[in-house]
Amino acid sequence: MTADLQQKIYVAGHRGMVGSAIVRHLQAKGYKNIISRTHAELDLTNQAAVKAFFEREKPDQVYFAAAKVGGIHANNVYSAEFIYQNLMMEANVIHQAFEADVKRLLFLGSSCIYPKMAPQPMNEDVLLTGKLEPTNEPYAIAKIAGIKLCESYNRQYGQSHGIDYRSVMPTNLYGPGDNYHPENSHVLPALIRRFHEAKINDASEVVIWGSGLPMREFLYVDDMAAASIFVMQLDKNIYDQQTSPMQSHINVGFGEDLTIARLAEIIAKVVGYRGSIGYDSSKPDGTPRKLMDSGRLARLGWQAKVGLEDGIKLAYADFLKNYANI
Ligand SMILES: NC(=O)C1=CN([C@@H]2O[C@H](COP(=O)(O)OP(=O)(O)OC[C@H]3O[C@@H](n4cnc5c(N)ncnc54)[C@H](OP(=O)(O)O)[C@@H]3O)[C@@H](O)[C@H]2O)C=CC1
Ligand SMILES: C[C@H]1O[C@H](OP(=O)(O)OP(=O)(O)OC[C@H]2O[C@@H](n3cnc4c(=O)[nH]c(N)nc43)[C@H](O)[C@@H]2O)[C@@H](O)[C@@H](O)C1=O
Repeated sequence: MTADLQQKIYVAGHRGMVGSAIVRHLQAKGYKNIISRTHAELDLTNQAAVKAFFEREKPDQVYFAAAKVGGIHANNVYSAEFIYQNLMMEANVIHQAFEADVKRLLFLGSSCIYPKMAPQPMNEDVLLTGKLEPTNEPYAIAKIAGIKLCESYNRQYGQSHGIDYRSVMPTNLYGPGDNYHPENSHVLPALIRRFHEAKINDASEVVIWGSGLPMREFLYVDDMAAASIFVMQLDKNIYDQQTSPMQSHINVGFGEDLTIARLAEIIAKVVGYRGSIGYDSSKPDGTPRKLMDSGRLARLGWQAKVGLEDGIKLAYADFLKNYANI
């Protein structure tokens, strides 16, 4: 697709970690007509409000980075909110985008769509081949519905209306603008905060949830934003060569994973915490491993740039600047 810098682009979730990075990257590329609404201005679970917004604004493209998001604890405890809000946002945004003749939409899913015991690394084909991880099954079901909404609109209306709605599945993300809530955040920001507070308070031990044995893959948010724009702008013929109408999503990973115990050691080093690390086995481990096979994206010509330790240094600098006093 040629880069028409006047295209009207709606970034849903522009104040979130990923949405704000997508806006930064689009602006750096020279896009002039980016539109956004805060959650307070437009509740995406509200069908009438979303309909009115799309009818009025008629964007050319949508980056769909709004969602109810959280770590293992939040997903487990607020399961109704995670399934209801995500399903509603997806149905409203994707359908109303179609009604408003939006030609291009990029939906952000998650690696948790894949079965808990999927063979590693997980390629796109393992979707719907086994049981999901219980701690995030409701969120995963909603994310699978988002992929299937995009595919179904493409299948029924792609040719007649010239629409092309794509999906990317990010691995665990981190970076500037992350959520540092002590319970509801993901592991990487949670540990940045916990190790920082332990350092400040001279604590002798930091306790990590679970066994420390689960493995996770982490991608820096600017890489995710770059990958999102890359996939959105891919020529349709090239995209279609790597995907199929009922299996159209693309994994976005870093390519390597590590144990939570090793992650904790790296964060402790970056933060400068020198005490010991303990484990709370009463907390859930979740999926034992979820390394993405990002070969499809690599074949299309994209790969991550920011290494884990460098990325954690950047995230910690952002934490010190913007959140250290929360
Ligand atoms: N962070 C991660 O590790 C991963 C994220 N993803 C996916 O990437 C995408 C972006 O995630 P991330 O940036 O981390 O999430 P954030 O929580 O940082 O941002 C989500 C954004 O969505 C907005 N939002 C939530 N509910 C509504 C609503 N009802 N109406 C309007 N806006 C709403 C939020 O606004 P407000 O805060 O005001 O509610 C916020 O701006 C999501 O689809 C997520 O599922 C996938 C894999 C991993
Ligand atoms: C992105 C992804 O995020 C979630 O899945 P998750 O990968 O399990 O996410 P997490 O980052 O919360 O945990 C990763 C691992 O780390 C361990 N862990 C240790 N100590 C802390 C800690 O202090 N906080 C948290 N949150 N986890 C901790 C924790 O016990 C687990 O073993 C989903 O809900 C899912 O919906 C999703 O898409």
